[in-house]
Amino acid sequence: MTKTATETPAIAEVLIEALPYMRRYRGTVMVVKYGGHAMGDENAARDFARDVVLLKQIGINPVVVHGGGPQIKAMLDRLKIQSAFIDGLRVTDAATVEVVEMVLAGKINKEIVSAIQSAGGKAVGLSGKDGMLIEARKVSRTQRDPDSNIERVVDLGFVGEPSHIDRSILDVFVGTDIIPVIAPIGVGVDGQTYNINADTAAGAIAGALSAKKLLMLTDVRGVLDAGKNFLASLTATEARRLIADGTISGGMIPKIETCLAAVEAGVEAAVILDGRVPHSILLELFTEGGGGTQIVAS
Ligand SMILES: Nc1ncnc2c1ncn2[C@@H]1O[C@H](COP(=O)(O)OP(=O)(O)O)[C@@H](O)[C@H]1O
Ligand SMILES: CC(=O)N[C@@H](CCC(=O)OP(=O)(O)O)C(=O)O
Repeated sequence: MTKTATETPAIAEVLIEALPYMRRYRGTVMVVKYGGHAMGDENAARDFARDVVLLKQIGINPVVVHGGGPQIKAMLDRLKIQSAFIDGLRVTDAATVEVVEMVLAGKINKEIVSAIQSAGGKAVGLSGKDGMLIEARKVSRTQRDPDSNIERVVDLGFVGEPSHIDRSILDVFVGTDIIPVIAPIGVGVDGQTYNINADTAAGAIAGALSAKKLLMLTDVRGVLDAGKNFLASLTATEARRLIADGTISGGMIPKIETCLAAVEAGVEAAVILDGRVPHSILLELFTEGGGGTQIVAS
């Protein structure tokens, strides 16, 4: 059926809605954290790659930082290496850090590079070791013993946190057609390899690059309250309350802490969104309602 002159095709409306956002974001850096849970589905992975390529095509500079928690678990299971988490961080001994580096910097990093290239883009995979992009130090955590109420230091092994990001390694790609894809492996000043939570790495990179936005792609619609209702925005105070009462738990804790730190470091907005939704990045950036939970400093 032919359209009348007064009928605006839906596709044109979508493009018109996107136009002011495209103009606003042109030339900026967007850090996209691609979580291991979000990358499970083949179609979603292809859509993710297309979205990232589209951003680059319209003059935005996407920087991808990926996780791979479930994929690390699968490999550790195959190798019969036990693994435990404390506050969303994998306790990482010498054998585990070797597997973590192989899975993240090897298999997953190259899969994402290939997916971006299959979608028509050009990508370069890096780990935080390359060019000393992510200098890391050992994380130290304390835990209160519920019986004695005594606080103890917990040794997480080779779990690191970024102590310095060398942004010059990433500045090289700004304004070029190359999309950097970063595995969250850090290196200590003594050369030690560290396993860094991918959210933490993405936040540190977003802060160092003064990114316009930090997008955290995961496998839930966003942050949910105690009644499982979706929260469109979340302040630091509310987040702390929900963490303290156990509503926010596991891997969501470092995700939110990262978003808060990034916003405090000058990133304009940090958003937790559902990477399983087709084209979630485009919907978040170029439509009125966005889609995920925006974390707000307060
Ligand atoms: N309040 C909450 N709202 C939403 N998700 C939560 C909440 N508390 C804990 N989670 C959990 O956090 C998970 C996301 O973190 P994580 O498993 O580390 O994902 P990723 O691999 O994408 O980084 C969700 O799948 C969910 O099970
Ligand atoms: C210290 C620590 O926990 N590191 C993570 C690194 C991968 C990651 O963060 O992956 P997701 O984003 O998919 O959760 C791990 O070993 O699982």
